[in-house]
Amino acid sequence: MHKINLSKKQSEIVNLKEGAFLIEASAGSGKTRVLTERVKQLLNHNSSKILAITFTNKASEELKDRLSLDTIKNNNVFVGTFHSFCQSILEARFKLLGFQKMPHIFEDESDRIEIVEDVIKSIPYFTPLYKEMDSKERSSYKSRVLSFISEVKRELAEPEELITDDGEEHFLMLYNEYQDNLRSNNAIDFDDLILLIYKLFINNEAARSLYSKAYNYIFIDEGQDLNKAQYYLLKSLCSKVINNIMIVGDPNQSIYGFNGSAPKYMQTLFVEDFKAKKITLDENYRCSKKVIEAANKLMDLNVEAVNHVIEGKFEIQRSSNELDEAKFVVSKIKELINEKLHSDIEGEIDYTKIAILGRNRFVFKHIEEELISSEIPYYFKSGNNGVKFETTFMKVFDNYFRIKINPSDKIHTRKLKSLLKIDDFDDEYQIELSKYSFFSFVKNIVDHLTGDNMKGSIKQIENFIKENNLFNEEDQLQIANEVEGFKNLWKTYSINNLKPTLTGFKNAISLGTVLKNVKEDGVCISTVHTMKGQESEIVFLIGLDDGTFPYYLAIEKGGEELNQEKNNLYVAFTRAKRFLYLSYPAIRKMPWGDNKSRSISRFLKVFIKQ
Ligand SMILES: Nc1ncnc2c1ncn2[C@@H]1O[C@H](COP(=O)(O)OP(=O)(O)OP(=O)(O)O)[C@@H](O)[C@H]1O
Repeated sequence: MHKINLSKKQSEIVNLKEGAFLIEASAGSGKTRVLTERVKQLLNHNSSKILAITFTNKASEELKDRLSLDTIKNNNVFVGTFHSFCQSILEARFKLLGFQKMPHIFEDESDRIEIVEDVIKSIPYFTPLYKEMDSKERSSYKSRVLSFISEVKRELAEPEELITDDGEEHFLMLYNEYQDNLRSNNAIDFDDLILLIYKLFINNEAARSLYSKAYNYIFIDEGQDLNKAQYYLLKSLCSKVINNIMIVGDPNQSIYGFNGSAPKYMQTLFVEDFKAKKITLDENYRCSKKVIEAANKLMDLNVEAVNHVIEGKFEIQRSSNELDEAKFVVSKIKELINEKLHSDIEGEIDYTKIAILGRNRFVFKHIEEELISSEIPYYFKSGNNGVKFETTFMKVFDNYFRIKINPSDKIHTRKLKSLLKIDDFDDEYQIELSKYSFFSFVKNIVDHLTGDNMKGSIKQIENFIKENNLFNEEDQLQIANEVEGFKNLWKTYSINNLKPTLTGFKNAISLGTVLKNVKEDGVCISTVHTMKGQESEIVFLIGLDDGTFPYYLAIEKGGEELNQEKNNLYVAFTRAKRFLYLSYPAIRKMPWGDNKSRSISRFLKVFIKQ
């Protein structure tokens, strides 16, 4: 990467002395850059002990990369998400929180839904209520319960405080049972991670003080995405001992309101509690003139372009339907690739300089088909939480692996029993009769698995898949791909951990801290949420019909929820460095089959000449 000269204002921030600072700045103004440079500089001082919290694992990896940081060897710095930070503390202190063994993270929503279902069925009060519901009502009820539970934890609330509607008072019972059930599985969920460490800090002065002394500088990226539990965790950690905190963020990019995040934590609470000095940055280094003008118009902002000379492109395309929209995008991509060079774009235009973004994954259906038929390489950018196996072989392996490292895990025990159609994994006769004969092989491998023989065991699995005639060619290929993925995860994990353990490995997978090694080759397809913090030379933003973006539910709710949709659109616009193409279909096929005519997103009306 070529060396970038920081602007005067950016340099001032990098060189700030001690204290609490809020860097409130617009998209592309160099927030992440400034944060990185400051961390880099502080690391050169031997006495600096740094905690840098990013919002995603991807951002952590990027920060480590930019800092050329070997975090295992460097005890003076921790770069990670709130979850991975809390996870590392939990690994060392779980006994103080009442666990006999390190708890496992149930990252998969379907596992948590299953617990909710068990809980509902275990309380007689709910039996008649649940019986009356059809399957759709049941699943929406379970989701409501789960979001209630999550909200209690995120808002550091007592369940009673969040009961608003009639009938919800029974959620209290469900909440308590759900927690007991998780415990009996020796498991926790994502929200528990933050809550547990927050509780540790406020209830155990000695433990808190140990961690407060471990750092003298704290950095938080994407501060607009802080939620209540995260903010108070930060506050309890600092506890008047750590005064050097820098939060960087952009309130206009607040898009996680549905998770309880709000800019008020950085803008109001942080400023008041820490007497933080606010500094703003409002020049955009990323985008071309046309893209900045569009983003300014969308949000009614006045951000200045630094790249005055780069004109760029901003265009809106109305297509007759989704298929035509996909054809438009693909033909434009071909046109750009054929053009090869453009004065606005550095280097040759190739597929890796192009991203296709949408609010939801469902808008990409036709695009994918068109890309395939035109033989254009593409990949989906992934959010990286957990790993889901598709093949039965790896599902059996994964479930048995989980049970082996966490014998209290009743959820996956049940799942595996139902998959194999047996009820005792140690009964040889039953194993013989199990639905999948490869189970005895998997069992033997997993029963003897340790951190030390992991590599050899994976090799044995690879040979088994290759040499066994249980699988057809197609299956063999798919299983081999998944085994390869698993192998890469272990490789990354074991390189980055001085004492690799199977439990540590599983939890790292659940948290997404060992990234799947997805080859990012070709055109990038991504939701806007996943693309946050990143950029691409050329961006196609598709599915901009009202009801899709903004989403119809947000339109119904209005207020802050609709506002967040606009912020999301702003995030999408500002991912584009040079060219931004927007599109929407005039007719969309709805999930139930009929065609509906659609109008342009309400947010884009400002661009249409009346
Ligand atoms: N002083 C500078 N000179 C040249 N380029 C810069 C400068 N500062 C930042 N950039 C570039 O501008 C782009 C945006 O920077 P960065 O990602 O740090 O911004 P950000 O404020 O974190 O963006 P966002 O909030 O939109 O994700 C990057 O490509 C970065 O390398």
